[in-house]
Amino acid sequence: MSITNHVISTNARIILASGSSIRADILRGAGLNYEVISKPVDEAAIKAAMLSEGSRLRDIADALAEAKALRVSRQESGFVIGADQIMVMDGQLFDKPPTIDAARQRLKEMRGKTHKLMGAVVVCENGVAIWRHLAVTKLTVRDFSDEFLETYINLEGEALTKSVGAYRFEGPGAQLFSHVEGDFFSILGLPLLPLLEYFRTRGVIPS
Ligand SMILES: Nc1nc2c(ncn2[C@@H]2O[C@H](COP(=O)(O)OP(=O)(O)OP(=O)(O)O)[C@@H](O)[C@H]2O)c(=O)[nH]1
Repeated sequence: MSITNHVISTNARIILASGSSIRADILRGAGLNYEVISKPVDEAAIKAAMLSEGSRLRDIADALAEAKALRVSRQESGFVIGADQIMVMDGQLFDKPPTIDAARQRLKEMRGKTHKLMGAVVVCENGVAIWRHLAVTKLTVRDFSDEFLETYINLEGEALTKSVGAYRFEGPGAQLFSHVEGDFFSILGLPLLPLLEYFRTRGVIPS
């Protein structure tokens, strides 16, 4: 993504509690002045506990986003943004692929099917969750050839292990899809437009 550095005045401290570079790129590209402070959260434990209780997958994404934001908001002032994204296909939850080969297998599984991305974003202030949003996007992967898949994997490499869907929708990854329903930024991992609207209601960014 080509990112400009034109900052639109921001009247409060904004912290992105995420190690995701694309989330930072999205905020910077939108002209927000922010800091990144990401602290570890035991996502696997939260996920496992909620799955064992039969929680809805969307509630798991929300809980993880809140946990990430709270972890930082308890120690830092300002508006702290936490986010989490879950991929769901055939009723099964998927995490980021650990290796390029796992990404290859995942993409082959996704070929010709539709999956959902459940993207949660939570804003915390002074250790309290004050706003939340969930964006569900639906993406239909075309029946691409093995040759295309290898070309794509060679282009993207390790980047595929940093994305829950084993693809990057921006760039050549767009060639994987025949149809999507939902918002570009939400697919990349941050439901930006509802977040900006919230910041405008709080006077953090100009209306
Ligand atoms: N570049 C890119 N990243 C994507 C895309 N779809 C999902 N992702 C990323 O996949 C990751 C989903 O994993 P999460 O657990 O939500 O976040 P993370 O990367 O572990 O970062 P934390 O917020 O620190 O937990 C996020 O970084 C998303 O931005 C995409 O199309 N393009």
